[in-house]
Formats: sequence, C-alpha cells, structure tokens
Amino acid sequence: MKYISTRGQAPTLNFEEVLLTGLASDGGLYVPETLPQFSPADIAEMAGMNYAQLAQKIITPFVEDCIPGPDLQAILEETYAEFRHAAVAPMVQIASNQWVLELFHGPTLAFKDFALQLLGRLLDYVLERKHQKVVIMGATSGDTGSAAIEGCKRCNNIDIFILHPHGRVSDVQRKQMTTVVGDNIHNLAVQGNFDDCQAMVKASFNDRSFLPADRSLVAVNSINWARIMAQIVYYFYAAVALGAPARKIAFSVPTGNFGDIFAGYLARQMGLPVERLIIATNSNDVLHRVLTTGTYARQTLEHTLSPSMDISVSSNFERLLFDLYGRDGAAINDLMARFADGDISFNDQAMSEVKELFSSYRVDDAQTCAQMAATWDSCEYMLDPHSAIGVKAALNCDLPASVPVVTLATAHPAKFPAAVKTAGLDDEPVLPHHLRDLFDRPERSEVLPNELAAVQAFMAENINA
Ligand SMILES: Cc1ncc(COP(=O)(O)O)c(C=O)c1O
Ligand SMILES: N[C@@H](CCOP(=O)(O)O)C(=O)O
Repeated sequence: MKYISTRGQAPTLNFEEVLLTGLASDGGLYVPETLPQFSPADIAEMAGMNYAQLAQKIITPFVEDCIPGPDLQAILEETYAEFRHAAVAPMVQIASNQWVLELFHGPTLAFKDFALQLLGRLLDYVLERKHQKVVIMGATSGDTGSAAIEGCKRCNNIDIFILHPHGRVSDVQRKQMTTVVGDNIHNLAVQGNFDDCQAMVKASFNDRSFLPADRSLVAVNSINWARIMAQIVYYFYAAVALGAPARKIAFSVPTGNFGDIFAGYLARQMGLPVERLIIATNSNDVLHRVLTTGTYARQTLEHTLSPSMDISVSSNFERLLFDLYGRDGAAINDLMARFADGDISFNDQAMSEVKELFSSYRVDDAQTCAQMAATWDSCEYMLDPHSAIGVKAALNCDLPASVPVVTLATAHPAKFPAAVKTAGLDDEPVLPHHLRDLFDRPERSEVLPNELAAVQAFMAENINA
C-alpha cells in the first residue's frame, strides 16, 4: 500500500514511513492511494470474528508490505487483550433503534485507546528493528494525551512530549497524563487552548530544526494515518453485530478533529453499508456550520462541558476535502492556503456530496446535560458529556425505521464527574479499579507560555541522548 499527501507534493510513502511521520512535507495529510474493498460476502464472513481477528482482516491490506501477518496478529492480540471487556467494544441498546458503542474499556477510558495502544506497539516493533530513536509530539484536549502516553510508555526508543491547554482538561484527564512517570515522558501545560497546541505541533513538523539531527518527529494525533486506520475497525464490528451487510447502519459521532468520523467514512468507502454519518458537535460547531452554510470559518473557542471537543481547526476535514475535490492535491493546496488567511467556502458539488452522506447537529451544554439526565431517567445508563452529544444528535436525525443508529460512546463518564454532577444524575461515576488511586499519585508537568519557541526550547533541552 502506498500513501499520498492531500496536497499532492510530498513524496509517496509506504506504511512504515507513514507511521513514522505526521504531517507530510508539503503540509498535507497522508491517505492511502487506494482503499481495500470488502464485498457483502467478505463482510458476512466477519460475523464470527473476535475484535482482534476483525482488526487483522481490516488492517492487513494497509500494512502488509511492511508487517508480516503473524507479527501483526501477535501485536493485535496483545493490543486488544489490554481492554477490560471481553467484547472489547460492546454495544448497549438505550432506546428503540438506538445503540451505544462503548469505546471506553481501554486503559485510559476513551476511544483513543483503540488506536494508540496499537500505534505504541507498532512504533516499538518498527523502531526496535530499525535501531532508531524518535521524538513524539502530540497535542491533546484531554484524551489523546493519556492514551498516547499509556500506549508508548513501554517503548525504549522514544521521547514523548504532550501539549495540553493549561486548566482546560478535566482533573481526571490531567491526572491520567501527569502521573505516568518516566524520564522520557513530558507533559507541557500550555497557557493557550487546544488549537494553539495543535498549531504548535503542525509548525514543528514544518520546521524540525530544533531537533537533534538523529531524531525524526512522529505524530500521535490523528494526523498520523495509523490512528485513522485502527479506528475503521470498530465501524465494521458494530455494523456486523447489527446485521450488516444485510442491513444499513447509521453512526452518530461526537466530533472535534474529524478523525473518528472520517474513519467511518472510510469504512463506507471500503464497502460497509453505512446509511448516514451524523456529525455531533458541541458549541464549537465549525463542522456543523460547514454543513449548514457551506463555509469553513474559524471561531473563538468556547470552554464547554465536553472539553475534548473544544476544537475549531478540524485537521482531518482536509482528508475528506481531498476526496470531494477529486483527489486533486493542487486544489487542496489552494483551499488550505486561503484558509490560512481566513474563511473558505466550498463548491456546490462538494457540498451536495457531503450532504448525501453526512448530517450534523450542534448540542450546547444545557442540551448535553438534559440528554445525560434523560438517558439516565429512561434506562439508568450513564453517558459521558461527549457521548451524550452523540446520542442527542442521533435522536434528532430523521432516518428510516429500518436503520439502527449507533452512537459512538467515546469516553467513560468517570473522566468527567463534574459534568455528571451538573447534569443532576443520582449516581456518581466510579473510576475502574486500575485508576482508583489516581488522585493519590504524584503529578509531573511543566507550565509553559503559549509560544512555539518556548515549547521547542523545552523539548530540545529534554530529549534524552
Ligand atoms: C471523548 C472524545 N469524544 C470525541 C472526540 C472527537 O473525536 P475526533 O477529534 O476524532 O473528531 C474526542 C477527541 O478528539 C474525544 O476525546
Ligand atoms: N480530542 C482530542 C484532540 C486531539 O485529537 P486527535 O484525535 O487528533 O488526537 C483529545 O482528547 O486530545
């Protein structure tokens, strides 16, 4: 499998090379040159597979020229054995035709574990063989950070630097990052917002001169293709459990950086019968406004009860645009250059294609709390605020009665106890056993100004020899 950049000018890479990078050298994002296709018969065969087996089936075509089948199998089995539920991604029915896909049974209680437990092991595998050391840089609004640290902490060949917006993540999210000890693990609390952190990561890919000459820079955010690849699997897993390929399924996805829902789009392009993908946003609703106005306009970030989705520059939307503009790298280059200077509008053809598959809905904090309370009252099911946004959007979407709607439950409610309290639920969420002493563990992090030079200087000083 070859990977090409959305901006058309960077070199074509293989899987191993794409794993060991982030942004392409032309500023674009890597995507597969072609997508593997699964026929209805192939999908029917997936019915009896456990999660790791299904992951092998879906992921093999993307990696097979770099990772031999038996090695991939061992990595996948080990990855998904880390999850605290035998089904790995169990589903719960919360209303007639409404399902919740629980993606929070991994070590850090968010959907990020599905990709980052795998990415950490893939990096370890590749770097050991190449005798290479790398620097990882990531931006987090709360969940990617802890999942990346947890996924990569066993790798000897990395230094990892995670930037989070100071004071803007929940206490549990912060503790999950800052209590993991290791002299190669660095948490930087940046006095800015998530967009600032993400912009610093992207700028560092564009100018890597602050790094020692023998280190390359690797991304753990969803700009890294391997993140998206791993997330495609659970769309197949859920759809097959609910009757695919005989039945079409809709998915509602709490959205920020557009990585998770883009994985759903790819699943559809690979043959999964997806009726609709619902973009569920909080009040940081850039993507909802794209669908309703055809214009992609930055907004001032609001601090919400769903902090992980407090994002206004949605990285992976570029990957969708690449398809919508006929995979024309020059057109994307031009669009993105204009976006750097201000708002951009999309052509009618692109917008009508988007609307054929995607719906969108914006859910503010009051509606989020109301949905958490309503779901609790109707079936004593506790949603975290991000998942509640997905459920609210799912309930709002007008779909044929024959189509089951699956909301991706992207985080465990115990990561957001303050939101659960604000929503007025009778019970308090309880952290799973392995995190019960989280608040007794010592923390280590560095508060830094919202300045690229300060962040890069800190990194340069702290990379292990
Ligand atoms: C709990 C949670 N839900 C939803 C999202 C949005 O996912 P994406 O950025 O892939 O759209 C995030 C973070 O990205 C998250 O941490
Ligand atoms: N919500 C994320 C933000 C980063 O998104 P990513 O999927 O690109 O890593 C977080 O919780 O950190």
